[in-house]
Amino acid sequence: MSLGTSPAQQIGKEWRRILEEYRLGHPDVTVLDPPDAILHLRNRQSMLQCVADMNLSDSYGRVGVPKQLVIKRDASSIPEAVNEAGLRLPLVAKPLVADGSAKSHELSLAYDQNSLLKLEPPLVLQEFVNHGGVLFKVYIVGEAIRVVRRFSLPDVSRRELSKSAGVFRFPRVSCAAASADDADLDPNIAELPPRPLLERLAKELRRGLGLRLFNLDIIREHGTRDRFYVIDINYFPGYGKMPEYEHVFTDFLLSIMQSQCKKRALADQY
Ligand SMILES: Nc1ncnc2c1ncn2[C@@H]1O[C@H](COP(=O)(O)OP(=O)(O)OP(=O)(O)O)[C@@H](O)[C@H]1O
Ligand SMILES: O=P(O)(O)O[C@H]1[C@H](OP(=O)(O)O)[C@@H](OP(=O)(O)O)[C@@H](O)[C@@H](O)[C@@H]1OP(=O)(O)O
Ligand SMILES: [Mg+2]
Ligand SMILES: [Mg+2]
Repeated sequence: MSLGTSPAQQIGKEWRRILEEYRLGHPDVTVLDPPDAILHLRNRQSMLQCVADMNLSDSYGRVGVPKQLVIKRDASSIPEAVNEAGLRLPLVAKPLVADGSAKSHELSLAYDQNSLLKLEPPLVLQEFVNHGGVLFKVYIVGEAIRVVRRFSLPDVSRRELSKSAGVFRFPRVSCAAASADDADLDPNIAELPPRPLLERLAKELRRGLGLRLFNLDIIREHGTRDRFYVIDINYFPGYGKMPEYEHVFTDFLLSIMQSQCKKRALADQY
């Protein structure tokens, strides 16, 4: 075992080595998504880097990531680091590792500087962006895109912020949240992000992440029409909740088979 790697990391390495060996020995087998690319989404900093670098902005809107800061060392460094980075409260504190464990979903909201000392690094501190309590789950299956609304955390008003202090754990929201698709919502909040913007974002993400099976949580900044933020990306999420899941997935697998057949037919010609 090399220094500094946990048994779990060792198993991960071993698993990737076996997969790679198998892939090289079976050129006809299709790897849907490479393990190294999947690993990229298991860290909440690298997860969003691709969106931050994309700087996507066009006539349909702008897509960015909330201002965020990675804290790896002890909590005593947090207030000064937050000040230096110019992050505005409230802040969402998320475990740096997003490995699907219950712990990786233990998020909290910090309302004041002093409370930041109670946090447990390693973590990512992300500015909380008011978004009207509704988020958009964008499911990607190859070229297919499906969007659903989910209830999210409510906005934090300046008045509430001025009167509040402390760090508050909040329960899992996005995957557990009830669908907001049929709720009676303010159209300015509920209006889905423009389809062309999502198509472009999905295309750039597939290329940038090197993945075909993931979803993203995207929010619209409250009070704007076209300022969007990606706050989370999940590999192979709960597709069972995606509209038309069966058809979308079947079509995806068929399209892969067809492209493999075409490649083989071309290879046989030469
Ligand atoms: N920067 C932010 N601004 C506003 N709300 C946020 C922000 N980050 C997270 N949230 C809220 O917290 C919820 C959980 O955050 P996030 O999706 O990052 O956690 P997760 O554990 O990865 O969730 P999932 O179950 O979707 O994987 C979001 O769905 C949203 O409601
Ligand atoms: O199963 P669920 O429907 O809750 O799916 C959730 C999935 O749980 P799983 O572990 O069962 O796949 C989560 O995976 P981990 O981060 O925990 O690995 C994560 O991807 C959520 O975003 C999914 O919720 P969705 O984004 O689709 O709403
Ligand atoms: Mg999420
Ligand atoms: Mg997530």
